[in-house]
Amino acid sequence: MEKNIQDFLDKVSQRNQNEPEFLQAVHEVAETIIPFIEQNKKYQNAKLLERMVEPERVVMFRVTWLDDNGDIQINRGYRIQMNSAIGPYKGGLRFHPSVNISILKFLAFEQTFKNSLTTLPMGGAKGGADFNPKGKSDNEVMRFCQSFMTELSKHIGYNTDVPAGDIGVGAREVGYMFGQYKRIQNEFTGILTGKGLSYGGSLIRPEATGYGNVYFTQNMLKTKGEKLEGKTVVISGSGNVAQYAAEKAIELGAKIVTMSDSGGYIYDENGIDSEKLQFIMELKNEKRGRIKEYTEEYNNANFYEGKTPWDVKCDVALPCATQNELEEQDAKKLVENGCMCVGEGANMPCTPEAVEIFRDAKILFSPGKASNAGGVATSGLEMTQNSMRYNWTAEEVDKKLHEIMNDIHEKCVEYGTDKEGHVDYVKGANIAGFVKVADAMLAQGVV
Ligand SMILES: NC(=O)C1=CN([C@@H]2O[C@H](COP(=O)(O)OP(=O)(O)OC[C@H]3O[C@@H](n4cnc5c(N)ncnc54)[C@H](O)[C@@H]3O)[C@@H](O)[C@H]2O)C=CC1
Ligand SMILES: O=C(O)CCC(=O)C(=O)O
Repeated sequence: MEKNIQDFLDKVSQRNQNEPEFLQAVHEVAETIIPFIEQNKKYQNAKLLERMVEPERVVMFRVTWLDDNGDIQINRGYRIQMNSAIGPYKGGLRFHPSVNISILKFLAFEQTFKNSLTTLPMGGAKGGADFNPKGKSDNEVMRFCQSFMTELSKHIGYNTDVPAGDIGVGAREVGYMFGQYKRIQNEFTGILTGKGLSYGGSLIRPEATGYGNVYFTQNMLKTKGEKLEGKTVVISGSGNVAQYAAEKAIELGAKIVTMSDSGGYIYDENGIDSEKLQFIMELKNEKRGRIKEYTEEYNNANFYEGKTPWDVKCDVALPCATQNELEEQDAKKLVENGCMCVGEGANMPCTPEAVEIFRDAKILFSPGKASNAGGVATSGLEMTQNSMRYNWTAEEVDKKLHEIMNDIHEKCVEYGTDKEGHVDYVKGANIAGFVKVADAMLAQGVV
């Protein structure tokens, strides 16, 4: 590794000890951005990357609530406001027992680059709590969300910071938080995105991350004269992103053979068609059940407990569950089995060692900050519709989403193509995301 990169990473590591996920995300960006800064005079001596790894603000707070037994429960809430150079802070809220400062800082850092890639005016943020919605009643989730928003409302605002969903935060949680914000502030504004359609949500926002990932994957395949139709696709996760990635891929003629949750994965050699996907959506979104139950409904399918689906033979892999879910040996297996394309639907699902395997094998690989940007892009479109007090049709939103994903792909190709014509999407996405934020920071002086 170049000395400058190593020196930079050493300093960041010293200042952020015990934050492995954050350091992992910074490492991947520094490797491509520091050489780019060295080649571009206007970005030198401004300490741009040094500033970008330091959150503008970190808020951490106590969230107390009463469970159904009347017992007091205590959780920890956070909001990381990472960078507001190009617009109000924007990024999701995650409710999961693993949530901590390191995970949220990695997500907020990635979000800054991702939001810039969308071309919309949104800064980067992320937040959440170490609260586990699994196994909680609707009333418990509501009381938690109300307590969480009572504090968060002091730090966000329509022109300051607009949160949304992420793992463990879907339509139900967004609804409860919106209701509490409105009650406290006595104003009806688009303070959250991912809202229900009856109170300011955008059509296609629930679908957008998964659909966008598939549109981006289509674009990557196109560079090799390939298309999704007829391809065997392995998907991890069975939440929002995984469900709609599956829906769009099925519509485009692909065969989906796996989906998963934290308990393991199901393999259906006949393919998960639209009807079976509907079963999964109901199982996950309404019954809040486990993916294992798929095999009780469809007997030909198998469940692999405690396993991830990466040893299943496929043409395309879409990791859509969580960070670091696809490791070095998984990447080797995918390449060995002839997988030609990996489109990250989750944030940082592939470990650095896995990414190295894909890059060395020169298969198509897109980082989440590019291929899953459709979700936040459509959140940006939701903000626009809220400002206009107007709603676009599903076709209009989907068309805009499609155009944005095409533009992001083009930008990655522009900044990531090497002399032999191979596209390094990691490099392309990092540089394209960096340029807009860096230009805005330079223009705004030393802040
Ligand atoms: N919802 C959105 O619009 C966006 C989400 N993302 C990312 O996509 C990923 C999935 O998020 P959503 O689908 O929204 O969340 P979700 O809560 O709807 O689903 C999460 C899925 O991941 C699985 N999962 C969680 N932890 C796991 C673990 N340790 N091992 C295996 N599976 C695990 C869950 O069982 C579930 O299937 C996350 O990385 C998130 O940050 C990225 C961009 C936007
Ligand atoms: O829609 C949003 O504002 C945030 C989406 C998000 O959290 C993400 O892109 O990881």
